[in-house]
Amino acid sequence: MESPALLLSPRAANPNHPPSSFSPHRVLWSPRRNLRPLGCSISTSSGRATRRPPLGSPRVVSEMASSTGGESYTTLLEYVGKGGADVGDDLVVLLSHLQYACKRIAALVASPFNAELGRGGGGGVPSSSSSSERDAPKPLDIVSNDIILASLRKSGKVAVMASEEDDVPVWITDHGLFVVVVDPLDGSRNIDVSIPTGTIFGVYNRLAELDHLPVEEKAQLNSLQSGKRLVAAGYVLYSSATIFCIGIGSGTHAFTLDHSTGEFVLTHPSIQVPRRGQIYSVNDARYFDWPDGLRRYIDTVRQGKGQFPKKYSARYICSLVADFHRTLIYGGVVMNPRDHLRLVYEANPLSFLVEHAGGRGSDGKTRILSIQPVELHQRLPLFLGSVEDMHELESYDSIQQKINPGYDV
Ligand SMILES: O=P(O)(O)OC[C@H]1O[C@](O)(COP(=O)(O)O)[C@@H](O)[C@@H]1O
Repeated sequence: MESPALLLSPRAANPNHPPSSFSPHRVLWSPRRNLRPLGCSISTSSGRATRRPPLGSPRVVSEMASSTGGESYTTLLEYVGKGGADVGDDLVVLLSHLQYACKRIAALVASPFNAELGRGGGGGVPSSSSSSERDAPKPLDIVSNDIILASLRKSGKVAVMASEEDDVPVWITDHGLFVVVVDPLDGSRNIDVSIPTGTIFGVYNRLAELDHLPVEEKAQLNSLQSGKRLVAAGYVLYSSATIFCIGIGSGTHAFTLDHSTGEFVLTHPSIQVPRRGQIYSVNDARYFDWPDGLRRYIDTVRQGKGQFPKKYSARYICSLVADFHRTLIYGGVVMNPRDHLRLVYEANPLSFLVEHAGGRGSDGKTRILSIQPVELHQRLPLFLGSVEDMHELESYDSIQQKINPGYDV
C-alpha cells in the first residue's frame, strides 16, 4: 500500500533557514536506500510539487514523492544511524527504545480507556482541592515513567535514569554508557481536557571516573552534569500530531509520527528558530506578581513599541512542550518567570535544542547551559526563544519573578 511521504527542505520547513548546502547529515533515503540530498526536488505524477497543509510553519511547502519513484522518506533511526548523522550504534539503540516508549505513551494519552488514569483515578479533581493535591503526580505520569524506565532498561545502554517523577535516580546497569534525564509527561495537569502534553529528555555520557563510588552517589553525580555536556536532548509532543524533536549536536530536527507505518518521519530538518518572532508566551494572569522589568517588557511589545515595531501576540497553552514547540517554529519567547520549571529535566534539554536551532535559553540573567545543577529537582525561572527577542527581554533589568506563592490553577 502506498503511503505518501513528506519531503521538506530546510528552507521549506523554515523560510529563515539559509539556502541548503549538502551535508552528510542532510540526506534522504528511499526505502531502497537511494541517497538523495534533502532539498532536491521530487516531482509528482503531475510534474508539479504538491502543496500540503502546513506542518508547524505557515509557509511550509512539502513535496510528495513521485508515484513512479515510490515513497521517499527518512525515519528517525535512519537519520541518526550509519549513513546519516551516525551518532554511534549505542546511542541509536538507546533512541530506538526511547522512541518506542514514546509511541506507547502517545497511544496511552489518546486512549479513551485511560480517562480515569488522567484524572488520577479519582474521577476528576474537586474544585476545592489544594494546589499540592492538584500538583500531585497523576497515574499517567507514573505509567509514562514506568514505560520509559522499562524501555531504557531493555536497551542495555543506560547506566542511570533520573526522572522528574522520582526522588532519586534509578541505577540500571554498570555497563550502560549513558545517563538519561527525563520528564516523562509534562503538562499532565491539563490532560483531562486533552491539552497537548510532552516528554522531555536529555542524554549524557556516563562519567567513568565516578565508577568507583557507591551506587547512590554515582547515580546522583552522573545525573547532575552540566547541560553543556549533553550529547543529545529532545522532546516528544503528544498533540494533533506526535512530534519527536531531537538535537544530536548537529542541529535540531523534528520527526512526525506516521500512524500508517508507526515510524517517526523527518519533517522539520535543521530547524532554525527565527531571529525575531512576534509572539510572547507566558501565564499573564500572574502580571501583578511580576517584577517591574517583566511588566514593562510585556507592556512594550504588546503595544508594538519595542525594538520590533509590530504589536506582539500572546499564546499560552500552559504545557511547556507545546509552548516550546510553537516558539521553536514560529519564533518569539516562551517563559515561566517564577522558580517552577526544573533545570535538569526541562530547562537544560530545551535550552540545548533552542541553542542548536540558533536561539537562546536563559534564567533571565544567565545562560541555562552554563548553570551547574546542584540539586536534581532544582527549579528556576526559564526564558527560551528567538535570539533577538531574548536579548531585548534580558535587557530589562528585573524579569525573574521572586513571588512564588504556588497557584491553584
Ligand atoms: O502554572 P504556570 O506557572 O503557568 O506553569 C505552567 C507550566 O508548568 C508545567 O505544567 C510543568 O509543571 P510540572 O512540572 O509541575 O508538571 C508546564 O507544562 C507549564 O508550562
